[in-house]
Amino acid sequence: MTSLPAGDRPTDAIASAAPLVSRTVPLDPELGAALLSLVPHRPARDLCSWVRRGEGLVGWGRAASRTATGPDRMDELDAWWAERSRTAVVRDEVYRPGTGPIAFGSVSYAAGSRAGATLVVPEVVVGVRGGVAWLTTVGVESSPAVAAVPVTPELGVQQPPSGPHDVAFADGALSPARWAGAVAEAVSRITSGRLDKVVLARDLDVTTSAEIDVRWLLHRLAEAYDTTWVFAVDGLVGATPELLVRREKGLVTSRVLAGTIRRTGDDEHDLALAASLARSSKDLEEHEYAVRSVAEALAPHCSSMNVPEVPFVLHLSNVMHLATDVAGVLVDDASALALAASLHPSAAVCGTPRPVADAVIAELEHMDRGRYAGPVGWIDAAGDGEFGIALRCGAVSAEDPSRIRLFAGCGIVAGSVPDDEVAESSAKFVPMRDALTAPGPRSSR
Ligand SMILES: C=C(O[C@@H]1C=C(C(=O)O)C=C[C@H]1O)C(=O)O
Repeated sequence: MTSLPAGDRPTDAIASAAPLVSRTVPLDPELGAALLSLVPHRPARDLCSWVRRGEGLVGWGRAASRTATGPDRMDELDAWWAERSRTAVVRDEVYRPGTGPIAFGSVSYAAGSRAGATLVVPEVVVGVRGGVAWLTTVGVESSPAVAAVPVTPELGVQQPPSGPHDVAFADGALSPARWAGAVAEAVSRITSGRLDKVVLARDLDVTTSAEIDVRWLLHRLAEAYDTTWVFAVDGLVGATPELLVRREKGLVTSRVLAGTIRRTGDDEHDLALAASLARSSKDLEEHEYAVRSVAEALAPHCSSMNVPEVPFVLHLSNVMHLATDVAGVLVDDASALALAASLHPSAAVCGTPRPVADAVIAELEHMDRGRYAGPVGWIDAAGDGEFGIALRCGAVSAEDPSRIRLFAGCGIVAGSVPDDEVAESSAKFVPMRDALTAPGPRSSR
């Protein structure tokens, strides 16, 4: 089942016939250190990012892209990328995970969502890893606009992006009070034994006075949340602390989060809260479901898995989470995207048992999650890559790029209190709310 929005058709048509041509050259590490500042102004849909602590990948332009919908959307994209990788003409002077041609991807949470799944192959990618920096340019061989070996562009630090003005937040599908009612309904279904856990989300509609410069959001998120992966793919922008899967040279890792407590800003008090989170039976139970769902999904692809029995507490600026890093040795040739497909949706964003939780989500949330809570990340021609879960994020409207829709959700178990969950979801909106409103050092205001 494939449906291609009009804008994606030309590149897809070329894509099925003509090989990608890519060239990777080393880059001055000093330039690489300014990774996000190298990104030029482009429409939201043509900017890509996957950056953590100043390292990672940024890209812009579209050499090719592919969109798919329906339950097999990730398999379709995986097959498309495998074929594009197989036929690509690659000149790579750096050769490490993330060099050569890469695709950034973003996938709808629900199989039936109109948002579908998209892979974007940028024309230009800059990567930094372990202090080594590189530049990849990609063209399509038969495109008259691109030379057979793409021209390496001049890179430089760009004019600082400017922040949005006249930012207004409005309730999305449900007001906080109605959403609290949905949480109460979910708790009663859990206590009556119909399911163990369900993750319920809510949304906010944000309007601004002009086209949102995604680079502004990326800078602000990277400054405030340096332990997260700051991402942008096809207009979806955010800072996720949760790594669904990393595949690198035969090793598979995943960072599972579930169980949350809000920070107060008082470090001593926060440490006491972290200790109480680590002992909270409600949060430990919620966490256990999420870890089990990831370990079970990875098991068929892995040998010698390491699943720690006790979670650690991950500190972010706004919240703290119970976290577990799962690792395994890959025994088949499943790509990063195929692994993401077998993990999605984990109990961290869906619930347990999965089909019941999914039905409850569809019934009680009253919204399409779009690509929130779906896999987001990148994949290289060897199938290595990283996919996070798209959390703490917003989707810039394709029709009106001055608007963005924000999402946040919470795991609901038997012990959940609706008003506490409203407060937790508000805390999870903070990264995007602040990025949209608080002036930063680069502010032009
Ligand atoms: C659903 C979200 O976060 C998920 C739910 C969590 C929880 O309920 O404790 C914690 C981390 C994430 O796995 C979100 O941020 O929107």
